[in-house]
Amino acid sequence: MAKDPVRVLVTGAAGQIGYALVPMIARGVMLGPDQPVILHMLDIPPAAESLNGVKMELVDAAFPLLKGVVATTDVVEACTGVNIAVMVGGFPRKEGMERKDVMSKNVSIYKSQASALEKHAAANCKVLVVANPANTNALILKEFAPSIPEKNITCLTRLDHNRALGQISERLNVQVSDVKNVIIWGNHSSTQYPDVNHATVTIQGGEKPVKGLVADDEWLKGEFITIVQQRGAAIIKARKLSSALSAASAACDHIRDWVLGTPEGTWVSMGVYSDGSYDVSPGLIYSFPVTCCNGDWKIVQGLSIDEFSRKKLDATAAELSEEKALAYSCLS
Ligand SMILES: NC(=O)c1ccc[n+]([C@@H]2O[C@H](COP(=O)([O-])OP(=O)(O)OC[C@H]3O[C@@H](n4cnc5c(N)ncnc54)[C@H](O)[C@@H]3O)[C@@H](O)[C@H]2O)c1
Ligand SMILES: O=C(O)C[C@H](O)C(=O)O
Repeated sequence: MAKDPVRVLVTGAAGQIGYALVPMIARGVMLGPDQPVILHMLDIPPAAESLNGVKMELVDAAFPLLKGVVATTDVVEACTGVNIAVMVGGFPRKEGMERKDVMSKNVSIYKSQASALEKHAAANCKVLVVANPANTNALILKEFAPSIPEKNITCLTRLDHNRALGQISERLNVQVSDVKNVIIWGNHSSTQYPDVNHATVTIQGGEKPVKGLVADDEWLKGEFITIVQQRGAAIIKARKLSSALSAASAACDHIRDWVLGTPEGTWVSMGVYSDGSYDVSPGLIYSFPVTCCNGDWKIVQGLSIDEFSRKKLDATAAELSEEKALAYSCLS
């Protein structure tokens, strides 16, 4: 029997990531090839005409899984009945703007969209925040939507996770699909800690530690970390625009694994509400290694953390605490 359609909200759908993301969702990349979808696309009034153009293209693409499109600038209409919300909409940093100015605009957007989601989304709606500052926007959304379970509010660090897989695969000249269990700890920012201490590569039928195969601790503790931390900036420098196709693809990976589960023996990185695991202060949205099963994520427990890693985990947590304080000062 055909499945009922799932309603997926994409905010900022007229933007760059939105334009890459909506066809992926309509093709089944996010929820699987047998899952019909109804797309809800939200943008702001100045982008309404462009949003309508995206809707026209979705119709023209005749996606068999796409059972409807809502394209609107009305946040209530956009949020009504949605099962999944991918929050890409936000205010980009412009020339001459201070960090606090951008933070102030974005946290107030996330505060008001939190209320709309809380009141109008389907029960058990899963939320993924992509827009920067992603962890702090997600935290504000969580704080102002208290009736949405905290487990349902996450942010995107899967792009950083995939970037780390990509770097290891290039360095070792192996298929990216044979590399697994890297970890992104902390903030989706340049303080994030890409950690390969537990990562493996499948080689000649067995799983071998990445550390041993790379056999260059200086590179793993130096250049590798910097490349992953700075990859977003490198894309902006090269394209004069921030990453879009890789961000859209990572958003699909994040939701797909959350809903459909991670493969046995594999974890992924997700920004989730910290419960004190690995001595990260509770009350932050922090990226951890997680496994997913039956629509729920669980932080992987018991991984050893050496002194080098401990410092990195703490530094990115400290930045998130500062961002949290700044966000609250913007809202007060
Ligand atoms: N977490 C990640 O891995 C990651 C990766 C890449 C980009 N990003 C972030 O994703 C966000 C979007 O990137 P983009 O390149 O698509 O930007 P973009 O400027 O092309 O698109 C953003 C869209 O959001 C819309 N928007 C603004 N305010 C809105 C509101 N209140 N409600 C709904 N829509 C609104 C804009 O009109 C625009 O169409 C940025 O914040 C970017 O920094 C995050
Ligand atoms: O938009 C940015 O600042 C960069 C983006 O978050 C990325 O990681 O590519």
